[in-house]
Amino acid sequence: MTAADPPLLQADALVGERQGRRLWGPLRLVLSRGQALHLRGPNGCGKTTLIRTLAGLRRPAAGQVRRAAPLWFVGHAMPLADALDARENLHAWLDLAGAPRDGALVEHWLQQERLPARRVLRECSAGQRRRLALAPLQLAPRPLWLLDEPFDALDRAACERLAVRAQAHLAAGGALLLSSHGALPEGFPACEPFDLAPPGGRA
Ligand SMILES: Nc1ncnc2c1ncn2[C@@H]1O[C@H](COP(=O)(O)OP(=O)(O)OP(=O)(O)O)[C@@H](O)[C@H]1O
Repeated sequence: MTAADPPLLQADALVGERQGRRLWGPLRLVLSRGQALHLRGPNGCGKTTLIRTLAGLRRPAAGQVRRAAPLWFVGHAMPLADALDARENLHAWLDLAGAPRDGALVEHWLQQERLPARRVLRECSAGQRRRLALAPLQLAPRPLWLLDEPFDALDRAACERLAVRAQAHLAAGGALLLSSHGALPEGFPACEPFDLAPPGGRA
C-alpha cells in the first residue's frame, strides 16, 4: 500500500435527489486503502441514498462514482432467501459471488455466530438475519465494504466480532464506509466522520 495507490472509491461532484428534490451535494468523497469513513446525519438526510449510489445501485442526479475494486454492499433490505436455512443461504451466496465453497470456513462461521444452521430464515430473529447478511464480508473477502446501519439489531458480542473483522479488513488494505445513527461500538476501528447535511444547511 503506497500513497500513490489510486483510491478504491472516488465520487466527484455527486448530487443525490429524490423525486426532483435535492438531498445532498455536490459532494466529493474519496476512500483509499486502509481508510474508514463514518457517514452521519439526521433521519431522512439521504445516507441510504448516498450509500446505494456509491454502490452503483442508484443513478446520481449528477456527478460520477469510480469504483476501483470489488465491493460488498450490506443494506436494510437483506438479500436472504426466507425458505432456506443459514447454511443453505451461505452456500447460495458463495455460488452467486463466484467464491469457492469452503465448507469448513462456513461451519466455523456458523458456530462462531451461534446461528441455528437448520432453521429457515423466516423463523430467525432480526439479529440473526443481520448476522447472516454480514457473513459475505468474511467468507468471500472484497476490498470495499459499504455498510448501511450494520449494527442494527446486533447484540454486543456480534458488534465486537464485526469490529475485529473490520480491523483485520483495514489492516489488509481494505476500506469501508458505514452509516450509523449512534456512536460506533466500543473497540470498532477509528473512522473519519463524513457529515451529510442537506443543501443550504442542517436538517
Ligand atoms: N422510495 C422513495 N421514494 C421517494 N422518496 C424516498 C424514497 N426513499 C426515501 N425517500 C426520501 O429520500 C430521503 C432520504 O432517504 P434516505 O433513506 O436516503 O435517508 P437516510 O438518511 O438514510 O434516513 P434514515 O436515517 O432514516 O435511515 C427521505 O426524505 C425519504 O423520505
